[in-house]
Amino acid sequence: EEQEEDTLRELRLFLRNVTERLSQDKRFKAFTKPVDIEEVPDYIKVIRHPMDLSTILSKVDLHKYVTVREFVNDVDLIWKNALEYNPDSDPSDRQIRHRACALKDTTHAIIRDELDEDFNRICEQIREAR
Ligand SMILES: O=C(C1CCC1)N1C[C@@H]2C[C@H]3C[C@@H](O)[C@@H](O)[C@]2(C1)O3
Repeated sequence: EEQEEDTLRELRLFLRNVTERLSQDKRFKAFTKPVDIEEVPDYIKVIRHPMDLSTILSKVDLHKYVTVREFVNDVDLIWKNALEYNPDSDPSDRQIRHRACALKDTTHAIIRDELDEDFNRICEQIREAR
C-alpha cells in the first residue's frame, strides 16, 4: 500500500546517499566501475558475479532493493571479488585487498551507525510480504 511505497522511497534515498559517499572516497576508486573485460579477459571466468558501485546505484534506481540486507549483499560481492581475484603478495594486490577490507568495514560501520532498527524491520516485513 502507499505507506510501503513511502518506506521504499526513504530506503532508496538512504542507499543512494551511502553509495555516493563510498563512490566519492578516493580509496574506493577501483570499485566504482565494472572491471573492464577487454582489459582483463579472464576476469569473468574467475569471478562469476561481478559487482561495482555504479551498478549498485543503477539497481537502487531500478527498485531492485527492498531491504538494506540486499544492498549490503551486493557491496559484499565487490570486496569479496577483489580479495578473490587479487590474492598475490605483490604490492598492487596487497593495496587492492587493503582497500577491499576498508570498503567492507566502512560500509558495515555506516549501516551500524545510521540505519534505524525499526526502519530496517519494516523493510524486512515488506520483503517477506511480497
Ligand atoms: O579486481 C580488479 C579491480 C580492483 C578491485 C576491482 N581488477 C582486476 C585487474 C587486476 C588488477 C590490475 C589491473 O589489471 C586492473 O585491471 C584490475 C582490475 O586490478
